[in-house]
Amino acid sequence: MEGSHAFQVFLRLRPPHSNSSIEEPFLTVLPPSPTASDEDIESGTKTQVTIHPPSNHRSQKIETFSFTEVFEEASNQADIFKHIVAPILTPVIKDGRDGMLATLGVTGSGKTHTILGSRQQRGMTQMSLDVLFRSLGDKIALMSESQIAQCNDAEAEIMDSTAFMSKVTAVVEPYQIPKPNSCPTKPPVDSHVVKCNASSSTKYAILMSIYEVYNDKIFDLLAPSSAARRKALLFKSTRSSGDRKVVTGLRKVMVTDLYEALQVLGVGQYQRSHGETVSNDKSSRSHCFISLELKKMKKSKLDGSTRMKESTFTIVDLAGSERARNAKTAGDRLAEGGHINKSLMFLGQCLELSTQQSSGHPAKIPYRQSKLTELLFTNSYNPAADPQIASIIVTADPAGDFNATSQMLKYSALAKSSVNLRPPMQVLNGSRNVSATSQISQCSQGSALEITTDERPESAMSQDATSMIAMLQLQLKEAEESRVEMERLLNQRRIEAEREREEAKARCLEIERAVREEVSNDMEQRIRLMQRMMLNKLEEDAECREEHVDRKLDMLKRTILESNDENDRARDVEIEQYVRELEAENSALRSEVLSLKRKRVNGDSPLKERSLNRLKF
Ligand SMILES: Nc1ncnc2c1ncn2[C@@H]1O[C@H](COP(=O)(O)OP(=O)(O)OP(=O)(O)O)[C@@H](O)[C@H]1O
Repeated sequence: MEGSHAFQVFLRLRPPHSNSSIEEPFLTVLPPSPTASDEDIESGTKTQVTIHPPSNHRSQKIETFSFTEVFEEASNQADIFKHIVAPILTPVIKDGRDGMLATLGVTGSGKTHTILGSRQQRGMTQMSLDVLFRSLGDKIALMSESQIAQCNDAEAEIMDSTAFMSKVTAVVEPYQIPKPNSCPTKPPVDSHVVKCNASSSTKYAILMSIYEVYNDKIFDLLAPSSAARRKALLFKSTRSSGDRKVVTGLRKVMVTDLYEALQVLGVGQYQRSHGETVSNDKSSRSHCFISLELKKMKKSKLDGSTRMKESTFTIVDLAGSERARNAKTAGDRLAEGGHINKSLMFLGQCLELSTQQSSGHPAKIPYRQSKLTELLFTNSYNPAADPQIASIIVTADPAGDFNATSQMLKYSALAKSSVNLRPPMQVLNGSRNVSATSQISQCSQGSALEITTDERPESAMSQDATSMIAMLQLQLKEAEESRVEMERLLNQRRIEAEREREEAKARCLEIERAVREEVSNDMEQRIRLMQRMMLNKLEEDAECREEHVDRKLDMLKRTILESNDENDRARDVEIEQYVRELEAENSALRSEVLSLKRKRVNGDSPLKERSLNRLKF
């Protein structure tokens, strides 16, 4: 199955966790093979590892995987840079070629540590930037507006780092962005300065962009905005890119020194989607792409125009595959995990098929299945594309999750073979605790152990058919594992959905009860208020009526009084009149009496009778 590969695949083993409980690692590095090149034997370069399943595992197959080189636990960041990254970066700077470095591995196996380092050690990105700025030195310049227009047809927003930082600090608190000066300067990479023999009229502009593939969509990490307002970017061909596809609409920052570049990197790191899982307390939940574009600008002495040559170094920190059961994720984390695993499954298929392609069996690589494989394979690992150098660092924890690690090694290794121990329990005189390495060495020494390979002899079947069957078996097994896992997730999701439905129902009832109570309280208050208002109104009306009646009575009284006065006056007048008449009559009678007296005196009797009648009246 071995053949020359379209890219190099290195394996890096991480040192054990301080809290690791597993006593014996399942992964063993094999010494250099006797068939290796003299150079490799001399330098002690190791290229193969074997994995042996735990004794209670259903498969008892010892598998061997080959890589370009295996870096053991003791390797440090400087070793990785020197052997893997410097050979990619040098042609990017010197010859204007494209290069790509990616890390692939199970969650918590050290991908981000390799790419971005930690508080104590710098990562490949910081070291690459350091080498880039040291190598180009005073040839680094900013592009003029016309030069920007000349090279930018991907709707990019190109700006210098001062403008960029002021835009960023308008929306992000500065203290939240990791400080560049907090990045350690060790280990030094001074010895890796690339000499580029450019003329004095040649200048270089360095454009940095950082983006992530999150849930199968591309997002710019240098354009901070809230999760809800993030706009997905397109990956497409542009007028000048021809067949090459580019991510359009990115913000690109022109950086002129290491400090500025680390500031930009800090913003990208701050913006990247992270989350906490059981496997890693700061787990990357997206595939992150850091792109360093070198624009080599040469001014023509004849017409002053600028000729531009471009090369790009892309660093990719892939999210880790995980088993939801082990990572104990739920909700958003579970959905993210599903997207991550799906995209890595497609990546695995593409990597396996590209292995066949490079060993002379053309196969169509189905890279359009996900944004990740489209980004990686469209321009980078496609052997038909421009010459470029690409390497993958597969990170693994020899004492981590056996199933996840063996699956990762299966699809990333350059070659693989396996030996079946049959029956697993009886092989070693009834003992299950003898290590797989000792089993292999006993086997290689011609021991009488009953070990058989599960592969039919090559003579009985063509190599093509053997590899095809092995691949199909592998895919079948992976598909079965995925199906079981999906079923488990589906069941888990169903149970969760049922629980959520019950909770939602209970919440609804609670809300309904609270609303009813609130409404009835409100109604009661309103009724009480209306009653108070009506009583007030009735009281007011009664008062008004009372006043009205009082006023009427007053008026009547006055009227009565007034009418009494008038009657009195009339009677008085009448009486006065009567009195006056009586007085007049009286005086008339007196005068008559007087005249009668006089007449009596004179003897006149009829007059006397008449006056007596009047007196009776
Ligand atoms: N080679 C190493 N040397 C020292 N520490 C390491 C190494 N590899 C990983 N670690 C430590 O292990 C922890 C997890 O590593 P890291 O975050 O790089 O994992 P990862 O593969 O990127 O995980 P994920 O996919 O979940 O993001 C970190 O604390 C990191 O510093």
